[in-house]
Amino acid sequence: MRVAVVGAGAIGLLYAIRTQEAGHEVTLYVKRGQQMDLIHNKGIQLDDRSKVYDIHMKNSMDLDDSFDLIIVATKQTHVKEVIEIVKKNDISTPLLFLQNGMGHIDCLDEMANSTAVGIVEHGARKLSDRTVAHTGVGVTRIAGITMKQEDLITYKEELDSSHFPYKVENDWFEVMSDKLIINAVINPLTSVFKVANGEVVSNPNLYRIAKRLCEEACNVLGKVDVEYHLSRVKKVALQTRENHSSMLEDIKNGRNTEIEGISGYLLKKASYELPYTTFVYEGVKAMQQMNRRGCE
Ligand SMILES: NC(=O)C1=CN([C@@H]2O[C@H](COP(=O)(O)OP(=O)(O)OC[C@H]3O[C@@H](n4cnc5c(N)ncnc54)[C@H](OP(=O)(O)O)[C@@H]3O)[C@@H](O)[C@H]2O)C=CC1
Ligand SMILES: CC(C)(CO)C(=O)C(=O)O
Repeated sequence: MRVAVVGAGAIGLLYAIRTQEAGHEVTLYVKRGQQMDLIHNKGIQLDDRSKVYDIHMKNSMDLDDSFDLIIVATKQTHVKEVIEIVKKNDISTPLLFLQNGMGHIDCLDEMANSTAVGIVEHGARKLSDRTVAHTGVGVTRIAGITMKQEDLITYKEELDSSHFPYKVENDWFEVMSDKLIINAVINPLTSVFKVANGEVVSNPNLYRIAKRLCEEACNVLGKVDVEYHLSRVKKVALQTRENHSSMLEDIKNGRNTEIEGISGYLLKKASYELPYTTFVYEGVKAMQQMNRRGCE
């Protein structure tokens, strides 16, 4: 297949490498000229010592219709930008979106293209503009928004490998909302208190807040078994105990976070007060604002 990967951050670099390894012709679309030159000259790598992959590169403004699949690997905050390019360049290729959170789903439903979401259970940390560490091997669960089940199965068969597996899911809401609960607890809590993921479980006071956040998220999403979801939060926090969540990484690096698509989504969806979610939402927004002020 001819596959375009839009966004050369942690996930974009990882998916570009694994997709090329699976035998596909990959083009990586980036935004910054400096990154384009670096990758053009030195290729991309999983870490500094491993194999170097040469990869076709283009500017994302020049995205075109010559692919079998476009994988969108930007943060949720940049999805609208990519959708604008797809519309402007009259692209009808099917699209797979890999973002955490749910803020982008409404936009996908409205597109003329066939669209699917991917829930990424891998861990990836960007080491430089051309290198990424694959910090945790997991599954990519793909589910159709408007994409037909038979097309999802074809993509799974093409992209799947033993060390980079894909799984087709029947219900996008079920899998995305399960992941959303995890992100709605761990990401803002670790960001507000500036702690590693494990602290959410090992610190009894933070764990009590985590429980409340989990209850609120489950109520909004219509998930009855709160204990089950809390146990999943606990498992992920312990599995990634040494890591900083992507939201905390964004705060530390002065970037905007995905808070709108995570806690913001829950607050918009709820028709009643969510005190704990409101607190962490406002806390993360305040930190973003302070970061911006620091740059002025
Ligand atoms: N990293 C992880 O382990 C996991 C990440 N995810 C999700 O995957 C998504 C991507 O995360 P991650 O890779 O970590 O994020 P990064 O911030 O590392 O990468 C995002 C990349 O998108 C690029 N980008 C933004 N706008 C455009 C555009 N218009 N055209 C081309 N490129 C663009 C950015 O470029 P620039 O640098 O120039 O701004 C950046 O390189 C997020 O939604 C995240 O929540 C899910 C599970 C695990
Ligand atoms: C699962 C978790 C919380 C791992 O850090 C994550 O998805 C993130 O940081 O965005």
